[in-house]
Amino acid sequence: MSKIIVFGGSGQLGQCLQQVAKEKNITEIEFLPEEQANILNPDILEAVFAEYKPTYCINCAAYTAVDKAEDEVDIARKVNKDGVANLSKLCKAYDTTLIHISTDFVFAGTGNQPLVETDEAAPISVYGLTKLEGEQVIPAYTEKFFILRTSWLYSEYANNFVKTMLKFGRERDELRVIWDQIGTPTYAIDLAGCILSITETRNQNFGIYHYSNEGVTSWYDFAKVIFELGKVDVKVVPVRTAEYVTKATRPTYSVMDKTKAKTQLNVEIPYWKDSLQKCMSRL
Ligand SMILES: NC(=O)C1=CN([C@@H]2O[C@H](COP(=O)(O)OP(=O)(O)OC[C@H]3O[C@@H](n4cnc5c(N)ncnc54)[C@H](OP(=O)(O)O)[C@@H]3O)[C@@H](O)[C@H]2O)C=CC1
Ligand SMILES: Cc1cn([C@H]2C[C@H](O)[C@@H](COP(=O)(O)OP(=O)(O)O[C@H]3O[C@@H](C)C(=O)[C@@H](O)[C@H]3O)O2)c(=O)[nH]c1=O
Repeated sequence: MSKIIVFGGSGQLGQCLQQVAKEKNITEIEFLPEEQANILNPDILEAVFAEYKPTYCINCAAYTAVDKAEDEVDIARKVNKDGVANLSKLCKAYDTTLIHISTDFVFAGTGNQPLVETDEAAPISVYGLTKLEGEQVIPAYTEKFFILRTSWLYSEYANNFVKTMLKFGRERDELRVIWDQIGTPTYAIDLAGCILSITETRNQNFGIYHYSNEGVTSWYDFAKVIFELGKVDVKVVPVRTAEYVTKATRPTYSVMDKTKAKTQLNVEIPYWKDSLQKCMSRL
């Protein structure tokens, strides 16, 4: 049986992986929280790899505070680039396959056609830039890797847009939500299923993949459906990006084409509203 280690094991995706591993009865898997395995500490990482000699290393650890990253470039880069380099070196040394998670925010988002894996990445935020640097450092050290770029992750765990909307929707009379940023939400449970199917099938089609749910929406439409399904009665005002000021700039259009994942990883991808319904029924 494959031995799997998961870094960032207590974050949103880490917790989803715990749930899906349990459902699939995958037991040879270790979830390592930051306190136990900081990816910036090479000595601890070496000890972890020496102990488990893993077949797979799943990296869910990341600096994900998009706005805060604009003021904390050094720490964002350390975690999203240097930490990934540390893991990549050890994956090579222990013949471990690395499954790393990246983001739609590596793209500028100025186009209007679904993005494929070979499209030019040109980040417009510190978070996006440091995540791209993390992607680029992997092949410098190891060949056996999967990089899964995903977008707009949500789940019943940790902090995410769905939970923020439900909280604000219950507390406030009115919310302003951006309607001119277009993308696709992803239920982190679905992504966790995709990741574990790579390990279960021992897929060897290494490389970069796009993985989100199916379909296309805006943050505004996403919010409207969240309130509809959650039966929350709140006024939602559609606003343009220019009217909702944030520290970091986000892509205007970051819909990803998932043809490669569907054909090379053999995964079936649920429609975003179906997955949202599933998540909401569990919240
Ligand atoms: N959330 C989203 O909308 C999206 C996320 N992604 C990517 O998906 C992946 C998973 O994201 P998600 O689970 O949502 O993010 P979370 O922020 O929920 O989880 C990230 C985890 O990484 C941990 N971490 C931070 N620094 C370190 C470190 N130095 N060593 C070890 N662990 C560390 C955090 O711990 P602590 O909380 O204690 O700091 C946290 O538990 C990330 O790579 C992210 O970039 C991609 C697209 C969308
Ligand atoms: C809370 C809120 C957000 N927004 C907008 C701001 C932003 O453009 C969008 C989402 O805001 P959030 O801050 O929740 O999410 P954000 O941190 O921008 O989400 C991103 O996280 C990183 C980690 C990723 O990799 C991306 O794929 C993406 O999911 O919604 C509103 O318009 N109204 C609101 O009340």
